Amino acid sequence: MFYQRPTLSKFLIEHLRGAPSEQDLSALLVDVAAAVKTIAAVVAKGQLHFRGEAAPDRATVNVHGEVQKPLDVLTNEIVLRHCEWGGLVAGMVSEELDEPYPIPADHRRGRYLLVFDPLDGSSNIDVNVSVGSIFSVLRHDTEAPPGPRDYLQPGHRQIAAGYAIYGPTTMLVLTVGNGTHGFTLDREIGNFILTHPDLRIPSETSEFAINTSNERFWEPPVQRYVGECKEGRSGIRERDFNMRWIASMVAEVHRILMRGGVFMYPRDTKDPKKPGRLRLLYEANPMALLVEQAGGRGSTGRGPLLDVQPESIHQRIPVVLGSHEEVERIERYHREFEDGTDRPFVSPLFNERSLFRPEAL
Ligand SMILES: O=P(O)(O)OC[C@H]1O[C@](O)(COP(=O)(O)O)[C@@H](O)[C@@H]1O
Repeated sequence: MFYQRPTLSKFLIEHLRGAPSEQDLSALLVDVAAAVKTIAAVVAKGQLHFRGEAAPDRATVNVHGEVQKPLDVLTNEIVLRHCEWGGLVAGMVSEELDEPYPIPADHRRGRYLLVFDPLDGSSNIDVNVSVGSIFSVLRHDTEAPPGPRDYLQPGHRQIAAGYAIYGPTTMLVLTVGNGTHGFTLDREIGNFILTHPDLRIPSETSEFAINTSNERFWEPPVQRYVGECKEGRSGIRERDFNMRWIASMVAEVHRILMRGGVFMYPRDTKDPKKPGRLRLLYEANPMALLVEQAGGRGSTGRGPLLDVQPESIHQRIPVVLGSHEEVERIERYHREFEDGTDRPFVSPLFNERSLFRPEAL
């Protein structure tokens, strides 16, 4: 019976019972879940929410120079308002804000830092494709208000991470360090119900996700991996692969958690100063923790994502996530490329081994 399945609150109480120092974490995650329910309602209304006001008239530009849609701004406000009041967080970093958000002086400060992307994949909103919110929780164990440097903690120091996906159903997928668990929003009773306990990613896969329009800018190890997948059963992988690209990282990672696969947003050699598109603190790290807690692997292509020491709050990073053996293979291809022992892959695009070796940059 559905009522025998735990709600999110019951799950958190049970899973954090042995960690008295983290009792506030349950309360914070319940606040995050309340923000997610509000965002789910707003996203589901779409343009109805704006009573016919044309989105482009109200679009602004965020810290990254990207167009902020009204929903980006609104969902950012929703997370801030739900999480600032409870005395649980010491500060917040959002994709939509240039600087960390300080807790207002009339609110108590807590011991956690919340970093989040309130509406990932928001360019998909106009075409009614799944979008999501991503968040990560770090510790802040001092009384002093946090400065930007306090947020620069490697991903393995996250004490909780998760995402919400606003699709045909709204789901919250969460880890507090003991597995990755999926909850489905039951709109009739207003609760998240544990529907996908202990998700496990198959270690091998025959599905990959990458934006192939950037193929000419990928580094050779990525060209080699994808090239070999595309060769199918007549190539060295001896099996056919399938490709998916939704352009919504949350939806992509959700698919991988459900049935395996690899997601890549690799380094782009057209601009060596821009190491990838996705943000380390509030996109790559939480997703890497969720994937690793489900038995997968999160990598930059060259090593574990969760070991990267962040240098700035909005830092970008190359991302390779998913089935363990496939991610390890991609890391091996990077090593072999760097020590010159890689198998030449002749790209049908260029009909030569590669245009991009680091020394050419
Ligand atoms: O448009 P591209 O290059 O395919 O990029 C898609 C990627 O950008 C993202 O949408 C992130 O971009 P936003 O931060 O603008 O939402 C990811 O969710 C997705 O994987």
